[in-house]
Amino acid sequence: MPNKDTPTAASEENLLLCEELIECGRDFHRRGWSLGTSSNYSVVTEREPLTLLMTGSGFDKGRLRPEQFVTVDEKARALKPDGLKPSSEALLHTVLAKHGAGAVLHTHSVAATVLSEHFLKDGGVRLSGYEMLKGLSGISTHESEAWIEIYPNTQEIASLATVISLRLNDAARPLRHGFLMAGHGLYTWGRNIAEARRQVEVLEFLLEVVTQKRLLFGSF
Ligand SMILES: CSCCC(=O)C(=O)COP(=O)(O)O
Ligand SMILES: [Zn+2]
Repeated sequence: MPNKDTPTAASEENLLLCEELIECGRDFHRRGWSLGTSSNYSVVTEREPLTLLMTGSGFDKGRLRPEQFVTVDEKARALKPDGLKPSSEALLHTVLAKHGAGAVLHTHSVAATVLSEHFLKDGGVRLSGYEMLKGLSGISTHESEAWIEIYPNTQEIASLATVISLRLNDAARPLRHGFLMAGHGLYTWGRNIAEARRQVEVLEFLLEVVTQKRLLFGSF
């Protein structure tokens, strides 16, 4: 719990959301998906005007504290507390939130890092035929596939956010489930933290399956 004199972005009602994201960080760190200061997490706290509670930049995601969260507006500008820098990838969170995500989780697993680098030339990685696909929102049979797009890694997050926004608006081929940044990691989202967390677990599992399969059987 924050000391009563410590400025925090979390009101009483947001403190529970902070605790949920802190638990995600602890779990993802333990599983090797959020090591070092990698990853960032957010949850929408208001729709009008759009407001998100988000991890501040550069914190150890395995040992987050409530005072390390910052509220941001729709342009990813910090609202409070004063002086706390939002995640360097905040614009990816706000663009996903504007398109309806209630929570966004970003991880840096070894599988996501390796596969995204390898499959960048193909533009994405296909996950098909697995029972675990049914854990992804909107999928009800293993006879399905999820195409997880891969974008080149960049420090120009605003430009990538524009690309992601266009893809989310593409009615013919909407971006679903998540996307990868090459040599970097996975972004996924859900209506709330629990759904986004489930998406992380399922996608990280499936990326691990593809990695193991390639290790064992080559290019199968
Ligand atoms: C060693 S992590 C490099 C930055 C990054 O990719 C990340 O996910 C964490 O950045 P943040 O500013 O959100 O702490
Ligand atoms: Zn990252």
